Amino acid sequence: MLEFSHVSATCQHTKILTDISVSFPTGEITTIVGPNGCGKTTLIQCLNGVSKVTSGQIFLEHEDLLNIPLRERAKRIAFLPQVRTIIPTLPVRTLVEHGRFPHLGFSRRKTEKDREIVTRAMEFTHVETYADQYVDTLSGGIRQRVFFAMILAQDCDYIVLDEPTTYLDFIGQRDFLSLIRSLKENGKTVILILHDLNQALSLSDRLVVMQEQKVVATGTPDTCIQSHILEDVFHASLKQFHDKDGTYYFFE
Ligand SMILES: Nc1ncnc2c1ncn2[C@@H]1O[C@H](COP(=O)(O)OP(=O)(O)OP(=O)(O)O)[C@@H](O)[C@H]1O
Repeated sequence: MLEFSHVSATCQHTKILTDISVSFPTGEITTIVGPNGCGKTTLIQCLNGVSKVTSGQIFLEHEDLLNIPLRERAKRIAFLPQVRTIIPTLPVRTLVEHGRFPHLGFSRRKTEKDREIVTRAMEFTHVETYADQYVDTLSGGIRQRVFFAMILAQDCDYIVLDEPTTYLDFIGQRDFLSLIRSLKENGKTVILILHDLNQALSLSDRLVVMQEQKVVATGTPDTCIQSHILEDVFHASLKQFHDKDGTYYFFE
């Protein structure tokens, strides 16, 4: 369990979040949703030190996360940020190997095990064929898969992805959803920020709903639908369609 307890946080000295308590259960997919600017990114950036926690505590499996050095945290929580404006001019395999950095010793030498984990991450995200190609020459969607591979190579129990479906076409988004489901089947705890509410409802075990820098609801997708909290927060009405394969959601 990853647990925020009465957390207040600033970003570049601006106070943004006040007294947030919310938890992310182990082995589940939890998605944070809410309108632009409601504080989703600021909340999850408390985990990698980009947002500064000014009061409150964060517990990772009951351990005080803020007392764990950032390099040690990176062995336990892999974090893919939202904006990646700087595109590395590196071959794909080299970028994916960066995921192993928190695990390498002083010499930074990679072992056979590190190389195996990198290869597995590239296979899992289907980027092996691009191994020698430079990242800056890839399309946005393939590049996104390479970043996923780097995150998987970090081999953490907790995976946090901020708006990971940006740049992905329909096929890329569908593959992404199945990748996230397989991560869960492999015992990972996944925390996402998604703007696509249909995806959030279909994929998640739990939702954290934010509005105006507050957490206004948490619960299963069904609970959130029944309480109409998503409709209230997004000023939209929800339509649901069912067929033999499942339920589909549309907001309008
Ligand atoms: N460095 C900063 N300095 C000042 N204000 C900031 C800074 N970063 C974010 N904010 C403000 O904090 C609030 C929350 O921003 P945040 O990026 O966490 O929201 P978000 O829910 O992730 O938004 P989006 O959906 O648009 O990505 C916004 O009002 C934003 O303008």
